[in-house]
Amino acid sequence: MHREIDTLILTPDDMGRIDHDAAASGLSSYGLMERAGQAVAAAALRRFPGALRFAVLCGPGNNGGDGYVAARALQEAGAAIAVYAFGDPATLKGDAAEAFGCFKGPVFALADYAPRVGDVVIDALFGAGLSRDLPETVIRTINAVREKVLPVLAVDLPSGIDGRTGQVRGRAFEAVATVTFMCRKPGHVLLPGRMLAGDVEIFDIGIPGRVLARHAGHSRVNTPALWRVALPTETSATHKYVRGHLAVFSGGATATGAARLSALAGLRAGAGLVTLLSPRDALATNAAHLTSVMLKPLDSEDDLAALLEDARLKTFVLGPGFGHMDKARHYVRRLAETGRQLVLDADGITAFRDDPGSLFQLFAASDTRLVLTPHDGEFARLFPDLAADKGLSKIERAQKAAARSNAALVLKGADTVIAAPDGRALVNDNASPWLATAGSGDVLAGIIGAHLTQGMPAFEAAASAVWRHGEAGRAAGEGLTAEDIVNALSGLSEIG
Ligand SMILES: NC(=O)C1=CN([C@@H]2O[C@H](COP(=O)(O)OP(=O)(O)OC[C@H]3O[C@@H](n4cnc5c(N)ncnc54)[C@H](OP(=O)(O)O)[C@@H]3O)[C@@H](O)[C@H]2O)[C@@H](O)CC1
Ligand SMILES: Nc1ncnc2c1ncn2[C@@H]1O[C@H](COP(=O)(O)OP(=O)(O)O)[C@@H](O)[C@H]1O
Ligand SMILES: [K+]
Repeated sequence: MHREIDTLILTPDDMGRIDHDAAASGLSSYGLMERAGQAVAAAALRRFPGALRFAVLCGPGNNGGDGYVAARALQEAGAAIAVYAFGDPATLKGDAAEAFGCFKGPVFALADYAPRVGDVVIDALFGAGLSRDLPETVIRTINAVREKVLPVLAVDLPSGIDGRTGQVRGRAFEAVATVTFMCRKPGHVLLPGRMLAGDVEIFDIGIPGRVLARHAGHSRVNTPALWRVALPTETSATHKYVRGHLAVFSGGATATGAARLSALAGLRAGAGLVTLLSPRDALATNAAHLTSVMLKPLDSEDDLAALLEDARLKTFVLGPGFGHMDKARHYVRRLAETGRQLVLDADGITAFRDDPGSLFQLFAASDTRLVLTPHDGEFARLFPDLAADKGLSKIERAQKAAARSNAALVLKGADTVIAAPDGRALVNDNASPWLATAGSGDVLAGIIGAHLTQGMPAFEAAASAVWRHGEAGRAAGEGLTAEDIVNALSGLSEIG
């Protein structure tokens, strides 16, 4: 069953407010820490039954507090432990001081930890409160643990990962698994944090759902439950025009493949009809490769104006292999002025690099009709200031860009983020690395176009397309080509 909390992504700041609110509502904050530490100990025993020793590394804040609870629980379970502290544990405060006080056993200085084969490291140095790059002593310990290739179980986050951005602050542990509490944080789903966190176990330490909901923002992990209701429904009354007509602009004679991939993907993803709009010099090449996709010549704005007299043509993909920057800008203006929906990708994005504001203005005064699908390089062309701001997480960058452009924004990568102008953001986590292949983005643009033309709202169309693209990539498997992604689309079982 879908539970809201399973998809929520909470920032460390959200978690801090939740913590505060939970304590204010009468929940014992030490009780939360006790459950957190017990959960870590249970995960350690379950995952590493053959450990010769658990080396519990405790930091100067509440993450360290969880570590002292875990050390005590492991000791009570009869496991061999050794506890090392960064900083003087006598200066711990609040719940962490209480947890330290309940632990009966020696605590050594972190600098004295000499990793040995057979150790399992419980990393309770820093979690949500990491506020700057790691100190040298901690970096030396991380290096020594990595050198011995010891398994690491991280508490809340691998130390060194910034929970808000997923970025590494100097150096970070690479964990086999991470036990976190209540919800995932951006650091668990954004790269490189996602790679370094290993398996993420989410443990419910008992903070009530209403407290979580009160402070939750608009970020979620991309799952079908979030957009399934917006999917088009097929009935026996469906005919091809109900399923929508998608048009894809082709590049010139030597660059037609990308647009054909988008067009075919659009057809497989459910558009009732797909037309490729081709320059006349590329008609023969395109015709030689197309069967179910229709073909129409289009060389100028006049041709486009004539085409746009057909009101059923509502949705367009422009960019894959397109090539002509001036034409791209003119065509986009026509499409915007006639109220069309547009997926703007690749060259279509690059065409506006000198004046991104002119693009945003075209789509500013309406419901969201524009979907932008940049990878990082293309993103920097439209939003140079956001790309340069290293303080922003990928989620925050996408949110700001979506708000500025009034577009559904798909910021691609292994951790694709889909954002809406109203602040909603989804982080995708089902993509396989095999999707990093030439033409893969063109396929995605076609799927989004197909979803749009079937009537889905832009944000949901984009999010579901990214998810299907990921599933198709998984189904096609190792060594896939972009054609294989297209073919795998029709083999997918019901979405979600
Ligand atoms: N939220 C919840 O519901 C629950 C949360 N729980 C747990 O609490 C954890 C968050 O605890 P937290 O806020 O105390 O932060 P934490 O990660 O221990 O670090 C803060 C300390 O580190 C210090 N410090 C920071 N950066 C540093 C650096 N680079 N180098 C050196 N020092 C640095 C910082 O010092 P300061 O910046 O103030 O100088 C401060 O002393 C969370 O991850 C989870 O495990 C559970 O108990 C269950 C309930
Ligand atoms: N390492 C990766 N793991 C998963 N998906 C990836 C990875 N790298 C890229 N992708 C996905 O593959 C697609 C590549 O698109 P793009 O960069 O436009 O490439 P192209 O222009 O060759 O089609 C995007 O959907 C992106 O999210
Ligand atoms: K940690």
